[in-house]
Amino acid sequence: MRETGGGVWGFTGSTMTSLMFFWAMYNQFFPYHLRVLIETYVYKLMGLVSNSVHIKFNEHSGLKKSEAYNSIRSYLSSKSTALAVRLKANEKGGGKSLVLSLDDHEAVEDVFNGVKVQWSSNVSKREEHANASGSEERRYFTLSFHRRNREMIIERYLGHVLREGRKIEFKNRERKLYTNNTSLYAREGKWCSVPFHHPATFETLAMELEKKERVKKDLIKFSKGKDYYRKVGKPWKRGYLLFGPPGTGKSTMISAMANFLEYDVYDLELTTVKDNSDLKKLLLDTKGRSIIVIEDIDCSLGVTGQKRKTKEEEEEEDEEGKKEKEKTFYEESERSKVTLSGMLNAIDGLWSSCSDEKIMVFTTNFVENLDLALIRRGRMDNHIEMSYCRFEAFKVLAKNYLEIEWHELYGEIERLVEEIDMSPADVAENLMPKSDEEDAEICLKRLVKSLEEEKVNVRKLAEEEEKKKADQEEK
Ligand SMILES: Nc1ncnc2c1ncn2[C@@H]1O[C@H](COP(=O)(O)OP(=O)(O)OP(=O)(O)O)[C@@H](O)[C@H]1O
Ligand SMILES: [Mg+2]
Repeated sequence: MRETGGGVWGFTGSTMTSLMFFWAMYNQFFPYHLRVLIETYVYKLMGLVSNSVHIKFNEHSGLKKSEAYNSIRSYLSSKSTALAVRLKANEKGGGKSLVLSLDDHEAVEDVFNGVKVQWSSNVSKREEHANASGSEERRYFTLSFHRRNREMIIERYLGHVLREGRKIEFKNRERKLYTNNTSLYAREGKWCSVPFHHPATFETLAMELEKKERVKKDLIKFSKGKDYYRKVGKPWKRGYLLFGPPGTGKSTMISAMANFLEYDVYDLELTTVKDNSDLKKLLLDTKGRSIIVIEDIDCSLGVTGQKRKTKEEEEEEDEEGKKEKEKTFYEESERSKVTLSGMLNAIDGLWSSCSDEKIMVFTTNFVENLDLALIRRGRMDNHIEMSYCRFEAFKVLAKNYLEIEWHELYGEIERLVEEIDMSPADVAENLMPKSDEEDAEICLKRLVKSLEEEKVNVRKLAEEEEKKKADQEEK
C-alpha cells in the first residue's frame, strides 16, 4: 500500500495545489443542487470511458452512524499511518493517546491477493439539509478498482477489510465499566458507563500458580471458542462462580479477567433492579465481549427457600416452602421484586437469545448459602475458590509491593502462612511501605508480627471454645 496523495497520478506539487484550489472554489461557489447535477453527469461520463468500479461508503446510514464506515476508517488508519502524507489525529481515552486516520481528500492504495485498489477519503458540503449528526459535512470513503476484479473485491476483499477494521476498532476502543446503580449515575433500568482503568492483571494476582494458569487457559479457550460453541450447539457464554472469604481477591480477579480478555465490565447491582422484566431488559442490553458481574450474590439470597438444604430440611419442605422460591431476593429492599426464578430465566433467556461472547461472574463469601439451581454447571460452569494467602500467593504480593524475589525471612513466613489463615488483602496491607523510610525488611517483619499475633488469637479462641464446650457438657 502506498500513499497516492499526488505522486501516483504523476502531478507536480504546483498542479496539485491548483487542483485543490479549484476544488475549494468549486465547493465554495457552486450551489449544492448544481454540484449534484454536475457530479452525476461527470460520473456517468467517467463510467462510459473508464474501466474502474467505484463503491461509496457513507459515514451515516439513515439516522445511525455506519458501522462499515467506522471499520473501514480503522482499517485504513492502520495502513495509512505508515504511508499517507496527510493524516488526521483523534483523541482517545480522554486525550491520553491519539489515533491517526486518513485526512479528508487523501487517498491510499491497498493490495489484496496481488490486486491493487484505491481508497479515497472524501467530504462534501451539504447546505440544503444537515445530516443525521446535525453537521453539514457529508463524509464518505470511495473504493476504486478495475472492473475485472469486481467479483473478488466484493466477495472477499470487502469482508477482509470489515473484519480487520473491527479487530482494530476493538483494540483501540476505550474499555468501559457499566453500572445500573441508580443512586450513582444511571437512569432507572439503564446502564451508565465510566472508563474502565483497573490495573489488576493475572501477573499481580496472588493465588496458586497452577490455579491461575488453569483460569487463564479456560478464558483463552472460551474467547477463541466461537466455532466450537457453534459446532456443539451451545450459546457462546461461560459462567464463573468466585467464592471465598472477604479480601481474597474475588473482585480483583474479575478486573484481571477483564484486562486479560480486553472485555468491558457490567456491574449489575440487583438491589436497584425493579423487577424480573427489568432484569431481563438490562441483561439483554449488554454488549458482547463483556463480563457481567453480580457481586456478593449470597447477600441477595436472604430467603430460606433458596438456600442449599440438608436432607432433613428437604424432607420438611412443604408446599409453602416451595413458594418461598418466588419471594424476592431483597426482602429488606422494598423496591426490588426480582425473584430467583426470574433471575434464572433472565440468565437462560439472555444466553439463548444472543450468542455473543459473554461471561457472567457471581461472587460470594458463602457458597453454601446459594441455591443449587443458580450455580449448577451450564449456568456457572467454572467454580473457583479464592483462598487465604499461602506461600505462593505471598511471593507474588512481595514481588508486587516490595519488588523482591527472596529474603532471609521467607522461611519463617512460609511456615506461618501455611499455618495461619490470613487474607491476601491483609498480607498486602502489611507489605505496603507506610513511609519512604520503610524498606522491605521492615514490612516483612511487620507481616511476621501480624501472623504471630493472629496465631495467638486463633489459639485463644480455640481454647475458649473448648472451655465453653466442657462447661456445657458438665451442666
Ligand atoms: N489474590 C489477591 N491478589 C492480589 N491482591 C489482592 C488479592 N486479594 C486481595 N487483594 C488486595 O486486597 C484488596 C481487596 O481485595 P478484593 O476486593 O479483590 O477482595 P474480595 O475477595 O472481592 O473481598 P470481598 O469478599 O470483601 O468483596 C484488593 O484491592 C487488593 O489490593
Ligand atoms: Mg469483592
